[in-house]
Amino acid sequence: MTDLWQDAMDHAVSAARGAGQVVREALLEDRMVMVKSSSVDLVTQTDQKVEQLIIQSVKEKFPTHRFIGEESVAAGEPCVLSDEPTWIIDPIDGTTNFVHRFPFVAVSIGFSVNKQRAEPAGRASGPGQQRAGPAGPGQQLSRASGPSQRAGPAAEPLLAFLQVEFGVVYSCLEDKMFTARRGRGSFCNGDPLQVSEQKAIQQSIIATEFGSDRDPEVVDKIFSSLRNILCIPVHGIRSAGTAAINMCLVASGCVEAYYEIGMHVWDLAAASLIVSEAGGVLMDVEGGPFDLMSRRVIAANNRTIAERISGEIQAYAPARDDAAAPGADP
Ligand SMILES: O=P([O-])([O-])O[C@@H]1[C@H](O)[C@H](O)[C@@H](O)[C@H](O)[C@H]1O
Ligand SMILES: [Mg+2]
Ligand SMILES: [Mg+2]
Repeated sequence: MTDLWQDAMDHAVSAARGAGQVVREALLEDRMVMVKSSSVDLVTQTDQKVEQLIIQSVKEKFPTHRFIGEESVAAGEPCVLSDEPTWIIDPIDGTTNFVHRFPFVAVSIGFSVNKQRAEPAGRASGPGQQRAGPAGPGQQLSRASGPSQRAGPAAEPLLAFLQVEFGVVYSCLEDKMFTARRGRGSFCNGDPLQVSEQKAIQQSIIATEFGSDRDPEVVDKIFSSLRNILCIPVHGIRSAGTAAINMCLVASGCVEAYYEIGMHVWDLAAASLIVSEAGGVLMDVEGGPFDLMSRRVIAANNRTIAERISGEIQAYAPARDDAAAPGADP
């Protein structure tokens, strides 16, 4: 079968690498910091420049494609997923890190197409197959497989209807290129990724973020959730300062789960596929199906841990990313 989107994915990898170079160079210079929704929601000229560089390069090669870019949306562009090929871009995930030179910053590029025909992400490829690679024999996966690596009975269907065809997250200061193609596995610098096999939440590390909402009621909920989870007890809590890198840590098996309320579709799109293609699960914070536009996620190594976390979270619902879009999903 013709691989329609490999060209686009190759372009995304090269655009992310180029963007990472611009980010690294900008870290050596003074950064002018501006604010968006609040005094702790930061943006710099580098965010804007990198997003434009990526969008321009895509437009030259794929003139009919659409975009959801963090800084374009901030400037008033719509945030709509449709059947059309759509590039979902976070030019700098971890802008606060970037501003402070805290060394975790990512460029995130997801690509969505055929929204209406998206299949349940848990669809399996066939019975009795198992994945080769670092997970070792016996590690069953919940995702369909590419020719050589994956396979998998649908041991545990993912709780998501993923709409993402490929995802690229470039952790530019670590020089780690995370990639995933729908049904073909996840990779870091070309090496296959596999989520942790840990089943006990008491022996897990959980990642989360505090976001940029400083409404005391929201902060109380964040701390209440954190307290509940810490007191399970878990081995530890971590924050990389970027949603995309937190999720790539789940895909890499370094942390068992990541949850957050308040991030956006551009933080999640690419990394959600990287998690699911590494064998992980995605879930809404209240245990329902993951929804890219809902600004809520649990990304975990397995369903048991995801469900346990969802039972501890004090949920709330920020305005959806597609709230203002005409014809947006309810
Ligand atoms: O603004 P940005 O740096 O691209 O993205 C933010 C980061 O991913 C942060 O870790 C998360 O807590 C926020 O919710 C995101 O908005
Ligand atoms: Mg971001
Ligand atoms: Mg950003």
